[in-house]
Amino acid sequence: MSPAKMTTMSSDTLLKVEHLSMKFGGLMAINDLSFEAKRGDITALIGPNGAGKTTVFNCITGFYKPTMGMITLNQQSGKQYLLERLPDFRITKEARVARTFQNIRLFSGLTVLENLLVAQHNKLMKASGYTILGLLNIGPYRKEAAASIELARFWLEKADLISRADDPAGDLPYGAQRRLEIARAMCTEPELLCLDEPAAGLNPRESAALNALLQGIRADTGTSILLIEHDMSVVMEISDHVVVLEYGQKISDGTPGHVKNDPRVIAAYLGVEDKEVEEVIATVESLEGGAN
Ligand SMILES: Nc1ncnc2c1ncn2[C@@H]1O[C@H](COP(=O)(O)OP(=O)(O)OP(=O)(O)O)[C@@H](O)[C@H]1O
Repeated sequence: MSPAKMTTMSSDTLLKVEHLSMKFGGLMAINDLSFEAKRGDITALIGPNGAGKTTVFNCITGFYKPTMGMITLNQQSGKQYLLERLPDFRITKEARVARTFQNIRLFSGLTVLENLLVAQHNKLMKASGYTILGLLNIGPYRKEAAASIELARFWLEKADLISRADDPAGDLPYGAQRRLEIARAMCTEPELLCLDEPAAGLNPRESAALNALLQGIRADTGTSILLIEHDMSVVMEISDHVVVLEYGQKISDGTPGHVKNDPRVIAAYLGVEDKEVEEVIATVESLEGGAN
């Protein structure tokens, strides 16, 4: 079967992960994981340290080839891709999946605007026809270069960074660098934006600016977001859907309100042993009973 194929899938499902497993030697980092992300939603992937969240991201974005399982991306156009069969550059370019990493990866010596233009390198090179004449402002390159600057400025406005456009990216405060990374990813016009702990290390004001940017992306472009995040205030405020992992397996899946009250999630975050989970469930149920 080719990586671009048609399967039966609800048109509002953007990403379908089915029976995903990833083994590193004797360690089962992901064990038979299935979940869906709906088009236009912010879906959060949460769980304690080492639960397997980044490994899931690495499988979706082609950094790892899963041991087993299927990852289907259903584009707005109806075109489908089996991501586990594609090399990472095709996942970015054709399936239109963009990602950011836990650690910031900007070109710190380039300006803020230049960072966003570098992200559009592929389409600029295509417009140049890969020739010197093309690069000398002749033909479609000129038009594409103007459009790239316009798109970059659009995302700088959205990320509240337009006043810093000509400053070196490395001079920005930490929270602004995080927003710049997201703006850079948006310049590739993705269908799915994967963010690995975007709120890590942010102060409350920076966290609020991040929330506003992500909610703006959802409202203005309908781009679907898959988010790994430890900061529960961010997860609970902006997510439409939360998937909870523990030891590579899904332990809860639903709305923020649902997972927040799920005894298994509470037990996982409290770090109790398996045999204590039932006690936690009983306690939560008795508290709920008392509140009714
Ligand atoms: N390349 C690798 N080789 C061997 N083991 C790995 C590799 N990548 C991840 N692991 C292991 O897989 C498990 C899941 O790791 P992963 O980084 O996906 O967890 P996580 O939920 O993202 O954790 P954190 O919240 O701390 O970032 C861990 O036990 C980790 O040590």
